[in-house]
Amino acid sequence: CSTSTDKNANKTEPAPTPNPSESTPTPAEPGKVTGTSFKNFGTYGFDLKNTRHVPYKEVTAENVKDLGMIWSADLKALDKDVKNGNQCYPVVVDGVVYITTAGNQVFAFDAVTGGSIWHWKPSAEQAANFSKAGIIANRGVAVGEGKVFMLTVDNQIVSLDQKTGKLVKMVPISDSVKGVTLENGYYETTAPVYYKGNIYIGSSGGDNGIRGFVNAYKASDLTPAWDTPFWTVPPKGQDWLANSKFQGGGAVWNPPAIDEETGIMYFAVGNPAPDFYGESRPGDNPYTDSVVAVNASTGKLIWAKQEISHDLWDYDAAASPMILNATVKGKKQKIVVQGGKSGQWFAWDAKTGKVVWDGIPFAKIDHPKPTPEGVTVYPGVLGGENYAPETYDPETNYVLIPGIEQGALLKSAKNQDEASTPDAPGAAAFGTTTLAAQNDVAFGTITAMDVNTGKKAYQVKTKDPMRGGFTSTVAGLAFYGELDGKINALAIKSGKVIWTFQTTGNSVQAAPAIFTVDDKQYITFTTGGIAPKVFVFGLGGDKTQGKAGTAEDTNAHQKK
Ligand SMILES: O=C(O)c1cc(C(=O)O)c2c(n1)C(=O)C(=O)c1cc(C(=O)O)[nH]c1-2
Repeated sequence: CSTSTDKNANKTEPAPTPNPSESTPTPAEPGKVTGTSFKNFGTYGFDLKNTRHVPYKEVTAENVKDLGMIWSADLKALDKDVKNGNQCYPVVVDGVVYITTAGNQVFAFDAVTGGSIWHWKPSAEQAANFSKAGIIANRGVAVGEGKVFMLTVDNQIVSLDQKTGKLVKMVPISDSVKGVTLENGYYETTAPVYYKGNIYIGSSGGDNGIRGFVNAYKASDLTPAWDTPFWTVPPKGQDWLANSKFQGGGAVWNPPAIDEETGIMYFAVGNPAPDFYGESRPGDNPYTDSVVAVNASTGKLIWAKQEISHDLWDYDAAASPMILNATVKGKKQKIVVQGGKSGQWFAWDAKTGKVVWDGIPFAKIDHPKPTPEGVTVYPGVLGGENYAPETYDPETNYVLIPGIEQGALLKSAKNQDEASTPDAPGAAAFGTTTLAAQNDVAFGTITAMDVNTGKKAYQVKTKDPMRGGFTSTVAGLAFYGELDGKINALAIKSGKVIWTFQTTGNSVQAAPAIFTVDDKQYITFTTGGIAPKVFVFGLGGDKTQGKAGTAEDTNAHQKK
């Protein structure tokens, strides 16, 4: 895929060497769980609204300096087939931390000791196929009905016994949604979500020209729960796809948000395909680059709002939407918010989709039309906000937005690709990208968006692009990691970093889960890059394991 060069560069792995001596799956050893009372981080976004805001307050601005490492685990040391580039958002249920890896291994650790409860990995034969997908990252599990659910790179839904890790079922998505295969350009990186007996999934592959969908499966037997999937773009040959060689894109590659009071589910839809060349897909290209609301029990459309019409820049609505009860223009309102790769932040009335805040910029924005010679656009290929989730702090009424600042050179490459690509789904999108000039060094931002006024309360710079996102606490702290392996606590009101810990991992590309066991508060992060690890922090933990950075250093480099 011609768009893959930059954003996939550090994620492509050499094909794993099949090892005939490996059994499939790894036999699981049921382990022992420490503690008796648990407060969970039971789903991707903490709650189904994806607020990532936890009610745990043992760790405060005053005592955060006493946070230290309780345990860590080096995932590659535990299994040599663990791949680089972990993007797992940990899920923690009843004292067990569930971690996935790039390449679809699953680890269950005792949350207090780090002891192994169980471990599952795909067969070498299955994993050998994964390199066919440009990205083999995985963003975590869903837990429900005594099972742990994961989506694999090669488009299977896996359910594992929550206690033992034994495989309960592995079902190809193509059994229920025809053509959802690696060969056709589909792959899975997203975490599924469990709600009321169902598992909700989307898929990746928008840049490969797949036809995007969302579907629901019964958690009990993984059979479809809706009459039909919700398709994000029309079938090939219809509507705006009449002239296109491709299925149209519109992948849903991050978890949905679900409002349990109304039963409405919201998801973010990615870019249309071909990416940077739009002549063959006239019009607005609904529902690409959109947030869509459907009835969670039927999959029927309620409303859809587009952030970018007729996208020529790969500006997916990528990060999961978040549902908030916030003060807006002086009144309480239930809204859905989303920050797009376009560098703009949106809010809509949750019920009606009526616009509340319409594309407030949080990154540098310049969207010229791509030409064969190339134009520099802002944001670049990773967008202003990629998959990293926001968090909402009701105390300040701020949404924290994890930002990325860097341009890209986009070329529309009609002739080259028209000549070379076969007339099939799964063929490359038209166009090429390179990062913009070398002096265009990428950095990140943290924007506190005041939901009441639609204005930035503050924006602080971070040394590296913000790739992981935030998790906040009722004590007014937001925890996040950086690409150098540092993890930080931000005082939400002031925007000041008040605690920094340099882990021995690198490249934090996910946000932490925060939970309690026997009333003690723990914070767990994964690190990715070439050092996929898991860290668990708590008050009184070891402060000597990482060192290096201090909050002063972090604030200083963030001001530059
Ligand atoms: O359209 C898609 O299907 C799709 C999928 C993914 C993915 O699954 O990770 C990414 C993107 N697009 C994308 O545009 C993008 O910038 C991106 C970055 C990453 C990453 O793992 O860092 N994935 C993806």
